[in-house]
Amino acid sequence: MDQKPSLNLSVWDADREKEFIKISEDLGVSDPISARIIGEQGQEFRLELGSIKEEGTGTLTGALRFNADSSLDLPVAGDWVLVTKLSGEEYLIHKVLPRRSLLVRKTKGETLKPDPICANMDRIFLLQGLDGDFQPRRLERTLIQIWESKATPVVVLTKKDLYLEKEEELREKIEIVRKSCPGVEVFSVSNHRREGLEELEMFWKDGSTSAFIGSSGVGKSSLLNLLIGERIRSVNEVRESDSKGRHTTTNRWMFRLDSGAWILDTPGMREIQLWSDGSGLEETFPEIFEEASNCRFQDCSHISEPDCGVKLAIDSGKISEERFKSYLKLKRELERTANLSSPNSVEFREQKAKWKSIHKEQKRMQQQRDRERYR
Ligand SMILES: Nc1nc2c(ncn2[C@@H]2O[C@H](COP(=O)(O)OP(=O)(O)OP(=O)(O)O)[C@@H](O)[C@H]2O)c(=O)[nH]1
Ligand SMILES: [Zn+2]
Repeated sequence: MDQKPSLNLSVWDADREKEFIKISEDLGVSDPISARIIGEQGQEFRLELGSIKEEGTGTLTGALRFNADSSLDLPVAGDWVLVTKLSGEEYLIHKVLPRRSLLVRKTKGETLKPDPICANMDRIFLLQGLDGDFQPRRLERTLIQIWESKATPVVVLTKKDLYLEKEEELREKIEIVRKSCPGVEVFSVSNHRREGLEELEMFWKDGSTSAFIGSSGVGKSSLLNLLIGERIRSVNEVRESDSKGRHTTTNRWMFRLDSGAWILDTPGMREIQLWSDGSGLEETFPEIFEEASNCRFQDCSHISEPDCGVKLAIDSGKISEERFKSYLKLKRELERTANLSSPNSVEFREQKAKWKSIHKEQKRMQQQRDRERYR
């Protein structure tokens, strides 16, 4: 069968059910319920209860909070969790189920601590404005992190209405971005003129879960408003009033479209601090890794070695000089963080290794599912 398997990093399926049963048994809790984190505000989480599709509010059990090795063990938007009912619509969150994708950045500052942003996203839409926000080099940095998350990146350039009289310039800019994101689909939209939205619609038809990320003011909320057909602000007000009228600043909310797809709106982040072991470099700079196979030395740094395939490709124009510079800069930054001589760098390697082995197992299970499905 040539039909591609649909994305299923987000959905509740038989494997999640199995994991859920296993974790329930391990924890020994009675009446466990599965739920998804659809909103975060401070210590409180908004939940959608798996089986009944109702919403509730969740707080962490003391055990989950105190036994957490790092913030990676605590829930984030998109997570599937095991909860028990307290009373009314209040629930206790006992455990985060294994994740199939996880977007993480490094917390600001010199320490190497992870700051998870969202989990179990099928796609992550990276929005960049065609106004003063425009900076293709910054996309490469975030793409490293998205590729490592295991979600599929999609780039959306916003505010194309600013180029109504300058179509040639617009085309050039889009072309520059395409070259900075090989293997990634690139779209351009105008929220003000409602242009370019139809091309994106295919992404919300499959009941998938996506996140919008990008600088503040790039137009994430405006685009979401168009997609859900109502003002997000008013949606938040409704939600705040049904969580007992408490007025807190909302951090991250997921919104359900009519098609059943979920979209997570995140607060603006201009530049993502890398929490990466460099594995996303290859997907972000595929042309460099491809040419590196022609280098004489396997560990060639493509700087001063003889018979360097990458240098040859730069000389012949096959690899752009700019892209190569950007690659080197990001690689050096990654090497610096990985070498930070703090206990955190040990923690970093451990956490990364843990996440990788979980993902390997997920991938194996996925392949098995696909084999069974398409047999
Ligand atoms: N010209 C133009 N302006 C837009 C477009 N989309 C949004 N804007 C404007 O950009 C500003 C920010 O839009 P938002 O949708 O609030 O941006 P955001 O990404 O949600 O910002 P944060 O919530 O701060 O992360 C507003 O003044 C919008 O009117 C667009 O397509 N074209
Ligand atoms: Zn080389």
